[in-house]
Amino acid sequence: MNAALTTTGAEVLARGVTKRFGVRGQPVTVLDDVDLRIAPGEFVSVIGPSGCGKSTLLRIIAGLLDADEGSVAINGEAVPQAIRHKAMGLVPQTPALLPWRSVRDNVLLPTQVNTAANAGRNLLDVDELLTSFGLGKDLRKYPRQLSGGMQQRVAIARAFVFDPPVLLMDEPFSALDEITRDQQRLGLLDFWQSNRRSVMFITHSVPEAILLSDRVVLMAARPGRIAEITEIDLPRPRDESVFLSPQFREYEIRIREGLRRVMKNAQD
Ligand SMILES: Nc1ncnc2c1ncn2[C@@H]1O[C@H](COP(=O)(O)OP(=O)(O)OP(=O)(O)O)[C@@H](O)[C@H]1O
Repeated sequence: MNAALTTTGAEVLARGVTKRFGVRGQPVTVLDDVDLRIAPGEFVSVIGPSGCGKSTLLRIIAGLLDADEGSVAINGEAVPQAIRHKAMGLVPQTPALLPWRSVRDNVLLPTQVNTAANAGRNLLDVDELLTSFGLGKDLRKYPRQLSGGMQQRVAIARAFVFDPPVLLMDEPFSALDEITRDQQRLGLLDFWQSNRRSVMFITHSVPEAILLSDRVVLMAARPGRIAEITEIDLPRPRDESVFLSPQFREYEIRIREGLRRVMKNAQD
């Protein structure tokens, strides 16, 4: 498949993003002058030690937090406008489904708020979408009737339903066991490869980042900043066979070394 033909992502451009939090009355710089560009249809993973500011950066891009300095634009639009136009879908670490709504109704929810922004856009067919996530038989079930992995798939489907050009995912598989996690990441890879959007994906897993990404951004801590960026030049479409390629192993070694370096520097 020529993935470029189906690309309809938007550019995400963060410039000079700086964020401070007050800790015991003292401002602590959590992000320092961070520049990040995600090209339309690009899958970018962000990896880095705990507390280096990955979620803070994602939350600023999502409009859940304001930066103290710098700017974020989504296809040239400021974040509040991009939100109004439903340009971004967010997948949190935990599924956060409404327990009183069925699977189908949870996924429909984003289409039922701010309906003006739905005008003229391609709302994905919920039943088809859930079927493509392996949940075709579970449309009428309630979250309590699903496993953790199934609930997280519902949360991902919910972010895709209004077909946003940008997807922001904050460790979406971190709460899952390893086997379920493997299935979920391959499912996401498949879905994304046939439906390419711009993705910012936070993870602590080096293999997951390499499998999924066009680029892996390594952040360093205190203050949070971008330490290095690795282009993942593995052919697409990819599947689990990439784990066996010598090139994959080289990327893994390089990124793990980078992680060790930034962790060591933080201790010095
Ligand atoms: N609302 C807040 N008030 C004060 N400090 C905060 C707040 N939110 C985050 N922090 C601090 O900012 C730093 C970065 O947090 P953040 O959650 O962005 O890191 P992270 O890289 O996503 O970490 P992890 O990998 O553990 O999820 C941490 O030191 C955290 O304690």
